[in-house]
Amino acid sequence: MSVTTKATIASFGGKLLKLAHNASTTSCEMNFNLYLPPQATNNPLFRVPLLIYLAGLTCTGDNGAEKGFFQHKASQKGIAILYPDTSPRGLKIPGEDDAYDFGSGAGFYVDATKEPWNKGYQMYSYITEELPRTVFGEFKQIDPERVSIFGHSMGGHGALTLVRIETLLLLRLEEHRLIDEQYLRNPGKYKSVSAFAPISNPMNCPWGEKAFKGYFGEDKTKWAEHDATELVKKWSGPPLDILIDVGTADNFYKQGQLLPEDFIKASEGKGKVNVRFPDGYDHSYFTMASFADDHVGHAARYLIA
Ligand SMILES: N[C@@H](CCC(=O)N[C@@H](CSC=O)C(=O)NCC(=O)O)C(=O)O
Repeated sequence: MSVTTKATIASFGGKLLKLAHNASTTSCEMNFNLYLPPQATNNPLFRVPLLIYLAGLTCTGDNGAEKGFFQHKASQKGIAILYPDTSPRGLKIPGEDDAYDFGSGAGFYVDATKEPWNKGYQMYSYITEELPRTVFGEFKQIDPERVSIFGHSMGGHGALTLVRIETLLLLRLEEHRLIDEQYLRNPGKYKSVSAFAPISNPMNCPWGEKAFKGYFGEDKTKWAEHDATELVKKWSGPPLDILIDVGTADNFYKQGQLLPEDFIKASEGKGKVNVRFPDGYDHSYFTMASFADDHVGHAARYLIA
C-alpha cells in the first residue's frame, strides 16, 4: 500500500509528484502522478477536491501532467489532479506489447474477464477503488468526498463509462431497496465528468471492438456495460451536465473511432450534453492544452461550493 515518491516538481505554485505503488488489482508496480495545488496544506480543516484525468492509448500518467496544461486552472481553483497510468506494465502476457491499441498502454478502464488478460488487466477496479484508496490514505490534504473525472480518447471513454456505471449501479441498488441512506445522499461517485475526443460508442468502432473482444470475449451484453452510448440510453437520473470537445481536424474522429454523434443522439432529452466541435483542432495534446481551463472549470463548478 505504501507510496514511493520518485520526483517532486514545482508547478503553478503547487507540486507535481511522480509516485509509484504496488497494486494488487493490476499485479504490478503502477506509476502515477499527483498534482497538489498551493491550497493543499496540512490543515485538516481545509482539504482540496480531486480531479482524475484518464489518458488515452499509448499514454502513461505523464502525458496529461506534462502536456495537458491542467495545472494552470487547478492551481487557481485549489484542485488536486490525479494522473494514473493506462494499463498494468510488464506482466509478461504473450502479445502484451505487440500493438498500441491493446495490452500495454491500452487497458480501456475495464476489468478483463477473458484469460490471460483477467490476471492483471483490472483497470476499472484499479481506477475506481485501489488507486483512490491509496491516494486518500497517503494524502490527507485531499477530500475523498469531492471527486470528479475527465479524460481523453480512450480515457474519455473511461471517464464517461466509469461515471455512468457507478451511478447506474447505485440506481439499480436503489430499485431493489438495498441502498442505504448514505448512498441516497450521494448517488454518484463522481461529482462531474467531461471528455476530450472520447471513444463514445466503442462497441461500434475498430478500437473498441478489438479491445472488448480481447478483454471480454464475444458476449456483447458485457460490451454494452462499458459503452457510454449504451449506458446513456438507459439513463433516467437527474439531468446530465457533460462537456465534450471533439476537434474538426481530429483524424480519429474522421476515421470513425470516436462516434460522438451516437452519444449526442442517445443522450437527447437527458440534460445538458454540451458537445463542441472546435474548428481545426486535432486529436493531440495541443487541443487539451487549448481547452484545459474549460474542463477544469467545469469540474470546479461541482467540486467547489
Ligand atoms: N500511435 C498511434 C496513435 C496513438 C495516439 O494518438 N494516442 C493518443 C490517444 S488515442 C486514444 O486513446 C495520445 O494521446 N497519444 C499520446 C500523445 O502524447 O499524443 C498511431 O500511430 O495511430
